[in-house]
Amino acid sequence: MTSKVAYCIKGTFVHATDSSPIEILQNHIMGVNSKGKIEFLEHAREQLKLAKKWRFSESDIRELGSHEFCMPGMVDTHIHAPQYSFSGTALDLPLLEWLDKYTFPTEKKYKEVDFAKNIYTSIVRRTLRNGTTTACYFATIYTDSSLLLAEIAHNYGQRAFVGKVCMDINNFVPNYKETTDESIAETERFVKTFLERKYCRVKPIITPRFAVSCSEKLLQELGELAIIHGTHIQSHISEADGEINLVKTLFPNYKNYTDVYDKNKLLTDKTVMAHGCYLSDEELAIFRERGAAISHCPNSNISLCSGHLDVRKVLEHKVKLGLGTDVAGGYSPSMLDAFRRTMDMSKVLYIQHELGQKIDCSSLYSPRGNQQTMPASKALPNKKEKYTALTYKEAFRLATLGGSQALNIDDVTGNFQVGKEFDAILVSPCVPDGPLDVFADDTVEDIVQKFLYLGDDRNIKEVYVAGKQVVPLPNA
Ligand SMILES: O=c1[nH]c(=O)c2nc[nH]c2[nH]1
Ligand SMILES: [Zn+2]
Repeated sequence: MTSKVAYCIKGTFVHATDSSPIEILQNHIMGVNSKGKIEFLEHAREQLKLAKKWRFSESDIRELGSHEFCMPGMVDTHIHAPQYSFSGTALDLPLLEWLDKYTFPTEKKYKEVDFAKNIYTSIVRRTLRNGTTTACYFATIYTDSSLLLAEIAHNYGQRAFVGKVCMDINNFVPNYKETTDESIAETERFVKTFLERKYCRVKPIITPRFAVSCSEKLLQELGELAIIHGTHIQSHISEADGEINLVKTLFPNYKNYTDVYDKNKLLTDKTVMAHGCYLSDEELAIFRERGAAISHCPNSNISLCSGHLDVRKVLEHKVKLGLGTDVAGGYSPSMLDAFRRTMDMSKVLYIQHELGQKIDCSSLYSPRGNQQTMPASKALPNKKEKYTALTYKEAFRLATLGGSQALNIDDVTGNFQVGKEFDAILVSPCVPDGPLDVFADDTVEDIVQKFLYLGDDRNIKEVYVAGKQVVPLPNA
């Protein structure tokens, strides 16, 4: 082709927009230009016109197979790369004990760059294969191995933020902490070295671990560094009650947990805070004002018995929200799992609100076996207010566009709007011995929903970041 269009794809495209949580575009053609950006996305009835305008011929079009579709790559807004080595284990303790017993001793091993290389390569490969086109990573306190994670993500073509973790307080695991001065100096070295490497799609992110492991001076200096370098910021907030009580003790002069970050200039429109389970309305209002985002990590919240985030409340406060796997508090590196846990958690909240308080349980198991069905609004005449569980479409939007908004990169990625970079997965629902079945009367929407609930990496045939194919992966 001699046109601006590098390649065309014809078939079904599924994405979220601001006005619609899922838009399904059947029989469409997308043109991707040589910069990896979406040049056009139009109905195939316009094919002749498009071919003339963009100077491509029929043989230049890649036609998707039956039931196949493209959807935006998923955005993991919170994941700890070094913790991947123990994911799927060590989920028997609450947060603070879990950090001391499993997490800090593991992260300490990443001082060795060779040790880090193996696991960092595995997590980048694993997440890409599962359709994560953007990942926002925590690394460890070690600058050199954290830079290596950035290099690996870049080499595999993943879009990523990578943070060298900062912590000058840790009373439990000897040597897994820095002095305040070291933490600041090493963060500066990390950011400067990183930026000199001029990766297009991998960026540094300032990463105070959480208020519990950072002195006030460190938080202050990191806030300043983020301003100086214009970088993103990530941390944890209001995840579990033990942590929140500790923050109250450690920072008695602040109004609340949010205030600790806010007063130290760490709450900006480039900030993403993981969890936020116990944030008050007042704190959510500050998030909204600052344009700061929350990463919802339901697998982790359940696995560590931390709490739950009321996603509906966050959305009503118009706070930016994405989903995160939070490996390894969350045991799965797949964003499809984050989607599913988001749905489960929302339905648990629905059950608590709508059924738990008011229902007369005797009617559920009456002698005649009459079953109460959802929604139970008629059975709850005294109910004060209705709680609306998330729809699967809303959770799809959070896993894609929502994540890109949370990371403030929605001008570049997150959906198939013309002009954005083509970050996408090609889903093939019918693969031999695959995890789901498609039947004759399934609609396209049914098939998309089946993939979201039942699919896995066997269905993710190809992955693209900025127009470049990154899955299938090169051999390790
Ligand atoms: O889920 C979590 N994982 C962590 O590694 C961590 N550190 C502080 N707070 C945390 N929460
Ligand atoms: Zn985390």
